[in-house]
Amino acid sequence: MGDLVLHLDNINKSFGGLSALSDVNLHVEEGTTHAIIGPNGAGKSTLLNVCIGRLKPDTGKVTFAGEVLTGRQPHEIAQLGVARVFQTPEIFQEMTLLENVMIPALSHRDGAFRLNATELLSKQGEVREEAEHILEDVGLKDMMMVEAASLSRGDKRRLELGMCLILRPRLLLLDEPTAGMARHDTNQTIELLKKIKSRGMTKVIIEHDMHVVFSLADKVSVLARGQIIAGGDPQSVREDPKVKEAYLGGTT
Ligand SMILES: Nc1ncnc2c1ncn2[C@@H]1O[C@H](COP(=O)(O)OP(=O)(O)OP(=O)(O)O)[C@@H](O)[C@H]1O
Repeated sequence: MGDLVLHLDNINKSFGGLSALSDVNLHVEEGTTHAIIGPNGAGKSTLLNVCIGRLKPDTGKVTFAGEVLTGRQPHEIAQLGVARVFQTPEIFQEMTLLENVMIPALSHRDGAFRLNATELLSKQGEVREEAEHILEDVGLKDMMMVEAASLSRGDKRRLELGMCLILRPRLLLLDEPTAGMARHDTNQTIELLKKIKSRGMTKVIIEHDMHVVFSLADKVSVLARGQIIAGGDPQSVREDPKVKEAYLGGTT
């Protein structure tokens, strides 16, 4: 077993009177893919937002690689090697795919350019080469000079993944990376995420599609009504009566 690298300790988060996360404890092993599943409204997105600093928990803390993330700004968390892919891709629509992948590497992770013109030019060649490699990995190299706006939804999500990968994150958080994709696109994305896995990055993935979960996850945690009700390897979680009940008697 590898080292535990991401810790969520006693996380509570309420919205008004609604408890979205209740005493959540979660520990993720370095280099693994950890899936978080659960019925609609279970608190999965809230959990992810707490990890990346978009939401502050009422109590508890998130630690990654020995650094406390709780209380830090999202850009500071990004600087610690944490990247995330959202359900709705955040890309630069009017730029080419190549430019989209180059920008995160040329700018600081808070989005501001801090290089002077000479530095920018000298770095550009090297970044372009890397961006081309990444576009090849995500299956978009043939379209690298195309404007991002013209991509299909699935391709936009792959592009956003490329924009994350160029930052070489140590932890990648994915919010339903295959939502809205056709089966063929889903399978391509699974293959891509498997490839990334072989590079040793730790991944936390929120996913509804069980085909994706069972293809990718080393460990699964199940959230229901803000609480972790089960966890373990995918097979044991699938057979857990509590999990079946949460889905069948879920809030949907
Ligand atoms: N900003 C907010 N303000 C008020 N309530 C919120 C807010 N964000 C989430 N909630 C509520 O918290 C609960 C958990 O929501 P969350 O989006 O984390 O669940 P989820 O498991 O990601 O659901 P889904 O699978 O539908 O995306 C829900 O009842 C939701 O309505």
